[in-house]
Amino acid sequence: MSKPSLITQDLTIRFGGHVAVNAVSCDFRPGELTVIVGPNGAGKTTYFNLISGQLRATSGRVLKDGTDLTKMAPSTRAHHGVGRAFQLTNLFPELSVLENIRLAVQARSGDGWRIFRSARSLTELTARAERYLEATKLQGVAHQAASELSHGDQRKLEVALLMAMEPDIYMFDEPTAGMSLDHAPDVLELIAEIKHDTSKTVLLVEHKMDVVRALADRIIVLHNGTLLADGNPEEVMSSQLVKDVYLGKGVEPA
Ligand SMILES: Nc1ncnc2c1ncn2[C@@H]1O[C@H](COP(=O)(O)OP(=O)(O)OP(=O)(O)O)[C@@H](O)[C@H]1O
Repeated sequence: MSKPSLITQDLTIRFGGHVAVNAVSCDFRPGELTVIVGPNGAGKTTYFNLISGQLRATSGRVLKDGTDLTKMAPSTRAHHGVGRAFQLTNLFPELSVLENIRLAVQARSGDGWRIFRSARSLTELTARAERYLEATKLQGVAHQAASELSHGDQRKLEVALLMAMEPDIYMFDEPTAGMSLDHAPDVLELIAEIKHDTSKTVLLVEHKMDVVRALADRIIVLHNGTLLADGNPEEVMSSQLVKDVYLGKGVEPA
């Protein structure tokens, strides 16, 4: 088994007297797509926020390839390879889809936001941007302003920008939420392709059970901020404890 790329150790956050994530310890490995499930208010998004840095832990640690990220800002975590779609503050609504992707490629290539250095590098950056444009099936809207995209295409652009940043850890929080049925399969296909790259670790928060079944290599279940179950999809979904939680039988946290 490969070494974990991402580890949370006793990760905890309190909001006043309420413990929203309670000592969650989990290892995530390259080549594995883990879906995080749990009833509303279980702590899934809060756990994501603790990993990507939108929230700081009350206690516990987040490690990426052995580096302690716990006290780092979201942008620093992104530089360390933790990629989350809505972290994309580098979206320029007035610029075209292709220009947005090219700027993300440029940021990743170490040129920062500096003006293109030469015509040759511009051509190279454009060629790389076009690969992500194709991968996300956005060629048809390449020259449209990002602000004019449909909701579905905007979500695809988020994935394209995320891919252009070449993170090691991909984090998706309900990636097909609010998306029409004709767009959702494209995004799910993209996530499936990312998961086939064995150097990438994918974390997904998802409510839709058909999406969970289609993509999950592993499922973890949060309940009242606590890790209730962790295992392969069949095992977890057939567990009585998990069924009880979803049927609302008021299970005590483990
Ligand atoms: N900033 C905050 N301040 C106070 N309480 C918060 C804050 N953020 C989250 N919580 C609480 O933490 C708990 C977990 O919320 P979270 O949004 O992580 O759950 P979730 O599993 O993602 O739920 P859902 O599936 O409904 O999105 C909830 O009780 C929520 O009210």
